[in-house]
Amino acid sequence: MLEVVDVSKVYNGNVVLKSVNLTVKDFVGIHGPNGSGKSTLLSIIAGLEKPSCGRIIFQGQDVTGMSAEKLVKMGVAIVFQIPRPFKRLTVAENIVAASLLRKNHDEAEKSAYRICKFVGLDEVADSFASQLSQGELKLLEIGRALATEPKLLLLDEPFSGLDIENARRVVRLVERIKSRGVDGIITAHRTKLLRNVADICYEMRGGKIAEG
Ligand SMILES: Nc1ncnc2c1ncn2[C@@H]1O[C@H](COP(=O)(O)OP(=O)(O)OP(=O)(O)O)[C@@H](O)[C@H]1O
Repeated sequence: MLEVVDVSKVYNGNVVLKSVNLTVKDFVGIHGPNGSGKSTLLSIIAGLEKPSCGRIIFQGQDVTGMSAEKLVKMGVAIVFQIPRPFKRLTVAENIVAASLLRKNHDEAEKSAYRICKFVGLDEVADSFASQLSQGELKLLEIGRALATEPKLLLLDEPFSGLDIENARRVVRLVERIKSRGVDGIITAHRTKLLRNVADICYEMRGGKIAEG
C-alpha cells in the first residue's frame, strides 16, 4: 500500500504537480492529457525525482526522497514508457541482470526462464533484445521489473505505440500480475484499456488528480 500525501512538484517555476493526494491499493489507473504530470508523479514515487513538498509513504514508512536503488530493494519497480533493454543481451539475459538484485546467478537464470514464460516471451527467450517487436519489448520491460520482485509496480504508458492485439497482451499480463497480489499504478491515454485493467481510475489534469 502506498500513500501520496500533498505532493507538489515545481520545475523552474512551472508547477507540474499541485498537492496530489492518492492512496494506492490494488491497481490504480491514471489518465490525462500530455504534460499533465503523470510521468512526474511516477518518477517521484520511484525515487527518480524529489517532490518539492509532500510525502510518499510506502508500507507505512516515509520514503520521501529515498534513492531509487533503495526503493527497488524495498519493492518499488518502474517500467518506463520507452523500453531501454540491453540490446546486445538476450531476453533471458536481460531478465537475469535484473534478477541479480535478489538472487545469485544460478537462481537468477532459473527464474529468468520462468519469468519469460509468465510474460509470454518463452519462445523468444534466447533471442537478442534488438530483434524484438515493440509489443515484445514492452513485455520484456515488465519482465525485467518483475525480476526485482516488486510489491508495487509503476507502469508508465504500457500501451503506447501498441496495436490493439499487443495492448491486450499487456492487459492480460497485468491481470496475471494483479492476481499475485502486486499493487500498482498504470498511466495511459487509452482510457478504455485502462478501465479494463484498473480497479479505480483517476484523471490528472494540470497537475491535479480527481476520480474519474
Ligand atoms: N526534468 C524536467 N524539467 C523540467 N520540466 C519537466 C521535467 N520533467 C517534466 N517536466 C514538465 O512537467 C510537465 C509534466 O510532464 P509529465 O511528463 O509528467 O507529463 P505526462 O502527463 O506524463 O505527459 P505524457 O503523457 O506526454 O507523458 C510537462 O510540462 C513537462 O515539460
